[in-house]
Amino acid sequence: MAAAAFLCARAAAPALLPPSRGLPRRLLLASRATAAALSSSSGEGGGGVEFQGKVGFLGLGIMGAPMASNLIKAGCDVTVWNRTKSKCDPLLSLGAKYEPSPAEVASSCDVTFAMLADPESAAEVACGANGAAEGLAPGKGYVDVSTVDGATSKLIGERITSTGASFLEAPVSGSKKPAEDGLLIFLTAGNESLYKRVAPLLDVMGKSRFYLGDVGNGAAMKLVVNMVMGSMMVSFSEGLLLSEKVGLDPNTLVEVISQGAISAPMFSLKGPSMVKAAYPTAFPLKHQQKDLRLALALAESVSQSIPTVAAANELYKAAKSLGLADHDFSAVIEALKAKAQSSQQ
Ligand SMILES: NC(=O)C1=CN([C@@H]2O[C@H](COP(=O)(O)OP(=O)(O)OC[C@H]3O[C@@H](n4cnc5c(N)ncnc54)[C@H](OP(=O)(O)O)[C@@H]3O)[C@@H](O)[C@H]2O)C=CC1
Ligand SMILES: O=CC(=O)O
Repeated sequence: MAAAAFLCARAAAPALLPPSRGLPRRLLLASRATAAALSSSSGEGGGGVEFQGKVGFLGLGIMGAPMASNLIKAGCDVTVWNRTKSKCDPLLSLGAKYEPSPAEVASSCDVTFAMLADPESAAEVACGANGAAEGLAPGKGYVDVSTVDGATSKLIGERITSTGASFLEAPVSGSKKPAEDGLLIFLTAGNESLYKRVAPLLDVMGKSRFYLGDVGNGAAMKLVVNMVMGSMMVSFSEGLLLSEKVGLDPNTLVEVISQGAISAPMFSLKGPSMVKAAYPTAFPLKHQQKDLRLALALAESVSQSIPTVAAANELYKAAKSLGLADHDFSAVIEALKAKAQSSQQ
């Protein structure tokens, strides 16, 4: 298939491309500005960021749908597939094409992204029957942006590269809103040429990208970040409940925290709805618990003790058993409430 040039133009999507701020200076971390400079120094840019070829996108859940949508809005030629076909419809309305299997998407596209729920689904979609690997060939690329463990990523990478195609793992930090706003942080590892080739696409979907070397390093970085996040959410939940119990207004606690050294967008964003016991799903609780489970295994592989994470994991498991798996992960506070109630009885 002849590779067509599609302009993912800054002018076409200014809202997706705010300037990067406060990024650490380090080797192989590229901001949007750097990416633009690289693109225009190759003589291809003309003020925009160009990607040569067709883009596939597998997995259109909370994260995949807005990421694919941003690629389409930026002018890319995107072909989508999702297990539940109806989730493709909004993307098709925006101009995406559809193929009935991951293999057919991969064979009709130059680069295919995958955003799946967990290690099992990521491996199935890449390596299973009618999986992406069956449609890959030399010259093509596969970028897995799902959060999985390093072993799964290596397994997927080996299957992909056995076809002659290139593999990049690129899990993202940032939730539903950053995905919608094109402000994700990509934690990439694997084939560096593919990393450079897809950089203009990563810059449409994200605000920064780190290249971390061998496959497994991106997965490990993502798990470490998310284990910190999961523990922070439990600690915050404990604070909200304790403040209320001692007669303070938990809304005031949210405000106090927001002004001090431990302020975090997560607390300000989720605190007010947690106080109202509302948990609109941005990051499903089941995925946070999956990440803690994988982080615990990662820690065990190097004999590192992470007792706070182990305790947090138990609470997320308890929340799942209360039927909260598909709620936002901030619903973990309900497991603490249930614990308090049962200890009163
Ligand atoms: N939500 C968030 O804030 C963030 C999530 N992540 C990570 O990104 C990944 C996706 O998350 P998110 O979009 O929230 O999750 P969702 O649960 O919304 O979407 C999961 C996707 O995986 C697909 N899927 C699940 N099982 C299978 C299977 N067996 N075969 C084929 N497809 C399958 C689903 O298809 P179907 O529609 O048919 O169910 C859906 O497209 C996860 O790894 C998560 O940890 C990373 C950063 C932030
Ligand atoms: O994985 C979740 C996130 O918010 O990042």
